[in-house]
Amino acid sequence: MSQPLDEAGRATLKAAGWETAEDRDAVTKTYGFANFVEAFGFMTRAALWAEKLNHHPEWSNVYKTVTVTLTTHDAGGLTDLDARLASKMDKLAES
Ligand SMILES: C[C@H](O)[C@H](O)[C@H]1CNC2=NC(N)=NC(=O)C2=N1
Repeated sequence: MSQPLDEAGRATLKAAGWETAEDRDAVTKTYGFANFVEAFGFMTRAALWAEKLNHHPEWSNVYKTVTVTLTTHDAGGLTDLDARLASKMDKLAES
């Protein structure tokens, strides 16, 4: 069961470069990669983690960028699951 994300969790996301959506309780980040293969490789690895967490991103890919929005649809807003997936994605994008 997911828990609503507390202020500390929200601050951590902000510090990591995740921006708050204007129209709903969600966060967004655009990752830049060296090329399309790197971008798609990131998406492939992130997709496996999303399945493992049973928590899935809203995302799009244009050439070498990937834009990700995270929110918990079942909860109608940000939860600890979004924080976990965000942290995992940030690590995957670095490696
Ligand atoms: C039944 C299943 O657990 C739910 O539909 C999961 C799947 N992945 C999900 N992903 C996201 N981002 N939000 C959800 O509420 C959600 N719910």
